[in-house]
Amino acid sequence: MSETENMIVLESVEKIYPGSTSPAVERLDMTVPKGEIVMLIGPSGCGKTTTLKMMNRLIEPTSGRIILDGDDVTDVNGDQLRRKIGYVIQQGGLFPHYSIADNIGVVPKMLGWDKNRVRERADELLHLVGLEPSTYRDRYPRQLSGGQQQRVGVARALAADPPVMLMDEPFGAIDPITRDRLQDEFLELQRTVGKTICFVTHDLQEAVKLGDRIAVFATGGRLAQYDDPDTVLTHPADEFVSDFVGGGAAVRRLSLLELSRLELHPIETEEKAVGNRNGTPVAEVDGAGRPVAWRHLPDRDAAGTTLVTVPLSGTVYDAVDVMLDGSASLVAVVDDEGLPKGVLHWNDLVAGLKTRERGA
Ligand SMILES: Nc1ncnc2c1ncn2[C@@H]1O[C@H](COP(=O)(O)OP(=O)(O)OP(=O)(O)O)[C@@H](O)[C@H]1O
Repeated sequence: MSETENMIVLESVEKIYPGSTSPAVERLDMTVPKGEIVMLIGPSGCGKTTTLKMMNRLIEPTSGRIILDGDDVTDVNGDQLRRKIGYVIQQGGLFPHYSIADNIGVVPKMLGWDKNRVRERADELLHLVGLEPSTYRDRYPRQLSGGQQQRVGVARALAADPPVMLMDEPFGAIDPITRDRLQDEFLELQRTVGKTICFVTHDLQEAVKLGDRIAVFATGGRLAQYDDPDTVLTHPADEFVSDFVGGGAAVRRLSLLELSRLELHPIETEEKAVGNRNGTPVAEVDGAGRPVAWRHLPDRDAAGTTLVTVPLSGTVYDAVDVMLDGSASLVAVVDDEGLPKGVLHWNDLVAGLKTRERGA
């Protein structure tokens, strides 16, 4: 592997389909850093799939250059290129007459791996995506649920351990509950495999949940904005993105913002708080140091205020949920051991949430 930081670079890539006068994708410049998940989103027909398929040259660009891990792959053999790039479509796009193991083994076989190695790899991957190999390896796709087929699709794309995965609405045809679970599993899997992933979706919530970055395409194949999810929601680049993101963006942002990224207000525990009962809330703690009740609140009756807690690993949305549920106007934020790290007030939501740098 070369030492570039970017896995995929598109340079002025354009696609004009035969017989069409206007581009499906218009002079696109886009860089995908290694190990990141980039979500491609936008209204129907704006060129998301065309862009994705140009990355593995299932669709040939009309002009422009495609750089993969530092190498210009615009003109290399497309079949060979695609062996280095995993590809997942709705419900996995499995071959119906191949067993699950044979579906997963397609690319390894093409690469000339021996039978045993292909079989071992299929079992290893089934295990990785949460399907028991002895139960599933000899089944056929129709004998699996949509969610299971989807997992096999991901396993197949990972078979030859490609550095890049392209995913075209992989969870599109799946019910919302299974979809949510598959998204969580997908993020967990990505923590293990660390691939560079481009992922087409119609669902803004999905883009925000999964993406390190979001590419918002506008009608006519124009890249309207390419930013991290928080920036897309809070600072839409233009009117198109603003309309696309739509109402409710401020609320959606709450489910994005991790409490660990906020400047929280200080909290004291009762032993430490002697003589300091002015501006800082003081909590009574149990034997392990975990807050159990309010002892002193600067601006209200501590005894009449329920102490509710939320983990630091949660989001502002979780904190709001806990406050509403407990009819509390503030929440104690606690770490993995339940020890207090700070306080978030209801008023902070209105006054503006102050964030700090990641890891600071
Ligand atoms: N093979 C083709 N020949 C001609 N035009 C095409 C072809 N494939 C796509 N197009 C056109 O190119 C444009 C972009 O299509 P594309 O499938 O990339 O959009 P998309 O954003 O993925 O859409 P959707 O969200 O509906 O899947 C559309 O106007 C489409 O009609």
